[in-house]
Amino acid sequence: MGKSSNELQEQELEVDEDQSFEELGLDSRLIRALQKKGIYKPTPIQRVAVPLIIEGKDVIARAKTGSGKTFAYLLPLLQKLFSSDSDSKSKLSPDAFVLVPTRELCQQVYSEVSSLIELCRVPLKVVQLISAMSTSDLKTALSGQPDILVSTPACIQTCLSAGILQPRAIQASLAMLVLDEADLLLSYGYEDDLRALTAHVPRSCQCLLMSATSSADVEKLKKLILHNPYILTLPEVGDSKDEIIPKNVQQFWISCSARDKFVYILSLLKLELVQNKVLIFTNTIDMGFRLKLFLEQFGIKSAVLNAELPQNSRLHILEEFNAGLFDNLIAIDDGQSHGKEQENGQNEAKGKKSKKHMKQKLDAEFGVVRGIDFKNVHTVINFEMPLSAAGYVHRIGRTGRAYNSGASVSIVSPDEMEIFKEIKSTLGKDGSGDANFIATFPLLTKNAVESLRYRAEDVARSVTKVAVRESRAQDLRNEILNSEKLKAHFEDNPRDLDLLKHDKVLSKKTPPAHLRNIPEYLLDPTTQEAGKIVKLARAAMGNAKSVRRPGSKKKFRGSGNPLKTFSAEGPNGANRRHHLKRKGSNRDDIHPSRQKRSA
Ligand SMILES: Nc1ncnc2c1ncn2[C@@H]1O[C@H](COP(=O)(O)OP(=O)(O)OP(=O)(O)O)[C@@H](O)[C@H]1O
Repeated sequence: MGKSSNELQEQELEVDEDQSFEELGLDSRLIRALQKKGIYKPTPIQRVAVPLIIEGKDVIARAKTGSGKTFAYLLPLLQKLFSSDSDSKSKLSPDAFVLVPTRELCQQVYSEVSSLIELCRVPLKVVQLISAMSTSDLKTALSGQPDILVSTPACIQTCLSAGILQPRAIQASLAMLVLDEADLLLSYGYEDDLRALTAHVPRSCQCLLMSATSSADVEKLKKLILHNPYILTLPEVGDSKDEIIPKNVQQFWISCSARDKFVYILSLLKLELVQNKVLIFTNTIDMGFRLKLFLEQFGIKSAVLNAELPQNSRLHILEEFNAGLFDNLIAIDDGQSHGKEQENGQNEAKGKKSKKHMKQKLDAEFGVVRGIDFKNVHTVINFEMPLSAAGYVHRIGRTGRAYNSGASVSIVSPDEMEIFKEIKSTLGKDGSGDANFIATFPLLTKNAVESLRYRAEDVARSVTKVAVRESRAQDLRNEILNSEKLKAHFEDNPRDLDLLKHDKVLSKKTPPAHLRNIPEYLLDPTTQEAGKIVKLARAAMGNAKSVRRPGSKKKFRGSGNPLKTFSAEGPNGANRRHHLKRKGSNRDDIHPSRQKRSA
C-alpha cells in the first residue's frame, strides 16, 4: 500500500496501553456487556480503531490474527446504531452490512452481535443471510426490517438479483458497510458480487475494511469501496512491522517420515505432551478420517470438521468443540478450500491432488481455518503441512488469541521439507531464513516414541481405505439424522430412519482396553515426567477435568508454560538449545515471525 496522509503505522498511532473502553468514548451499555463477557481492557487495534470509527471515518484496520478486530468494528457500529434515529417502520433496507467470506464466519459474527444486543438490552435487530437459504427464507428474514445484516457478498448478490433487496433501498438506508477478513474476500471469488453491490452503496456510507494481512486484494478493495480511509497497520509491538503471528504462540516442529506421523501424534496426545484443546490440521478429508479412526482406537476422541458436512452439522461440531465437549478437533484445510475459487477455476494454490470429485460436494462458502474464533485452543498441530506460508499463519492464528498463549507443533516429513523451509524463510526474521523461531519439539524422547511404535503401526495398518470410506459415510449419515430439514421426510418414511439408525448402531466400536491404556512398563520415564508437568500446567490453567482444583482458573503465562521450561532431553541432550530457559524475557529467543504474503 502506498503511504497516504491517513496511513498510520503503529509507531505513529501512540497506542496508550492503559487506555480503557470508557476513554475510547464507548457507551456504558457496551462496556457493561463486555464486562459480562469477561473483557475489561481494549486490545491495541480496538484502542486505535474504535474512536476513529465512532467519529465516522472510513478505516482499513490491519492487525494480526486473534487481535480482536471483530469488536474493533462491532462496538462502534452498535454504538452508532444506538443513537441513530432511523425509524424501523420506514426502514427499507438494513443500516449496516457486515460481509464475511464464509458461512462459519457469518454465524460467528452474527452470534457476537446478537449477544451484545441482548446484553445491552437495546431494540436492535440483526439477521444473517446465507446462500443456502431459500428465496422465501431470505424474504422472511429481511421482512423483519433488521438493522444489521451479516452475510457473504454472494448472498447479497442473490438477494439483489431476486429483487429481495432493492438497490434504491440500499442507497437510501445503508450507513455502514464492513468487509471483514478483507484479505480473503477476493480470493473466495467475490469480486463481481462486491462490484455489483458497491454500485449501490451511497457516498455517505461509512466503510470499514478489516484484515489480518495486507495484500494486493486489500488494495483493490480499498480503491473499490473506501473514501480516503485511515489505514491502521497494527502488529503487536515488536521488531518487525511485518510480523503477524502473535508473539504469545510458541512454534515447534518434529521431523519424521510420513508413516511415522501417526506414532508421533499418538505420543503427543496419549502422553499428554501438549495442552488441550488441540486443533489438528490435515490436507484431505480422507486423511482426517484416517487420523480420527486411528486415534479412536487408543481412546482419543476427536471430530472431523470438513466442507462435505452440511452447514448446521459444521456449526454443531464447532459449538461442541468450543463448549469443551471434546478436546481434539481435526480440521481439513487443503490450503485452497475456497469452493468459489475452485468453481471459477481461479485457484492459484499449489495443491497437486485432484479436486474433481470435491467440486460438486463441497460447500463453496466453507472456511474453517480463516477467521474462525476457536475457543481456548492451546495447541495447533500440523499433521500435514499447509501449502503456503500464508496458510501456516492462518492455521497457527487459531491459537494464542487475544491475551491467551498457545503453541503449535508441525510434524514435517521429508517431502514437506521444501514448504517447511519456505515457511521459515518467509516468516523468519528479516526473511533471512532464520530457522530458530520454529524450535524442535523438546518434550518427546526417541524412547517414548519407540515404546508406542508397535501398537501404533499395528493400528495404523488396520485403518484401511474401506474403513475410512465407511467412517466418512457414517459421519454424513449421522449428520443427516440430525438434520432438521430431513425430519419431515423421516416422519413420512420411518423405515428410512430405521435403516440409518440401524447402520449407526452396527458401526459403533469400542476401542480395546489394551490400546486405551498404555501399560506402565511401556512408558518412557523422561517423557512421563514431561507429561506430568504439562498436566500440572493444564490443571493450573483450569483446563483439566480430572485434576482441576476449585478456584485454580488462573492462566499460566510466560515461564509457566511447560513448553518453555522443560526439556525432555535433559541439559546435555540434543535439544539443549531449546531448553527454553529464556534469556531475560521468556520470548526473547522465539524469533518474531514476519510474512511476505505469498498467496
Ligand atoms: N479486549 C479484549 N480482551 C480480551 N479478549 C478479547 C478482546 N477483544 C476480543 N477478544 C477475544 O479475542 C478473540 C479473538 O478476537 P477476534 O476473533 O475478533 O480476532 P481477529 O483479530 O478477528 O482474528 P482473525 O484475524 O483470526 O479473524 C475472541 O475470542 C474475542 O472474544
